[in-house]
Amino acid sequence: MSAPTPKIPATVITGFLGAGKTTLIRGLVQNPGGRKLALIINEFGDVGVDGAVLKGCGDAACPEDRVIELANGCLCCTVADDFVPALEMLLNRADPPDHIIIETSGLALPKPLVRAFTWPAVRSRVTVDGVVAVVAADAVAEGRFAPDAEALARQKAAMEAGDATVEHETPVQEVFEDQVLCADLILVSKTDLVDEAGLAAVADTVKALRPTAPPLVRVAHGDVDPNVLLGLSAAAEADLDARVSHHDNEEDHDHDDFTSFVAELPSQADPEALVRRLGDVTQRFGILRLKGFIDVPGKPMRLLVQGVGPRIQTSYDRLWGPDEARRSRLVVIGETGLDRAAIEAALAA
Ligand SMILES: Nc1nc2c(ncn2[C@@H]2O[C@H](COP(=O)(O)OP(=O)(O)OP(=O)(O)O)[C@@H](O)[C@H]2O)c(=O)[nH]1
Repeated sequence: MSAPTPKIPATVITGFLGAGKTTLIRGLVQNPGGRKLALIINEFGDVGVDGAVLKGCGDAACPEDRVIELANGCLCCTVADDFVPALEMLLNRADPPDHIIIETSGLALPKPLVRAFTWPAVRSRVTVDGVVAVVAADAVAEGRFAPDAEALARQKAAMEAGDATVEHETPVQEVFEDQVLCADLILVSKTDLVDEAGLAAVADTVKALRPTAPPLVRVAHGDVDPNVLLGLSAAAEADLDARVSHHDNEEDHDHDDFTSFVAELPSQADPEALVRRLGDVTQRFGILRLKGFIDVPGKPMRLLVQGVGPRIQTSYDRLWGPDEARRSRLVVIGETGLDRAAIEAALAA
């Protein structure tokens, strides 16, 4: 009898909006430690920023045809329709990958996605090598996910009374916490943006949430040793009960707490003025994430815009194609209640 084919390892990379997941994966693709990688990328809106950042950066380790973009919806909610077929497509290739990297959207809950690996269609062929939560040092140190002390005390009492679920807090905290609580490894990103005291505050926040937290690994600009992230052999799909979630008692969860839309802008002659306006609009309307491409008249390349909270960054990413419409479009993500019309007017001003 022949030995069973070994399962292909898959790593789920989770982390809140703008934490640095795509940057990390770009680092892995450029330095995969000899592995043939494949990527499944999930993000909001159909502007395809993450796919654009990743495609073309990988050469031999991860050619474009091994990058699958699932642009709409949230992977954790479209497991049957989108995720499992994408996974099967990669597994059925004549040259299957050595390792599959899955980037969830910043609002995805990792646990339902890990549960998909128990499905009959995939469980004999692939295993979750590890769930990696990317946690942005600056955002945590600035208190964007800080739990309030009273809620923590209630949670502790509930857990001591045998209630395995945790208290509902703000939507942003809930998502952040679900991601940290599901992780086999926590990657503290953007360490260049904080000092040692900030890093200590990040560690304290994580430990307060999860006293027996897995190792915290620091990273800046996605520069990470692939052997630290890949090869954890966690088999997370066999260990779901140990991963506490805010949504454990729900049949289905929804994403009613958040909203996103694509805003179409006119061409922008002055990128610096645009950055100032985007910073202002972000603050004024409480936007969590902004990203997309902008046409700057006279420039042959398109301008990539990345906004995470108050930080707006721009860079020229590639030439516009000869037949490509030079559209300026930004994905806008925030908590439900964002005033779309007012934001669009302010962006277009
Ligand atoms: N200074 C600094 N900026 C970083 C670092 N890592 C990522 N960024 C920037 O943060 C922004 C968001 O990074 P991404 O890698 O796109 O984050 P993400 O988690 O994939 O974002 P979503 O998919 O939208 O949730 C970009 O402008 C990155 O250049 C880092 O280590 N240091």
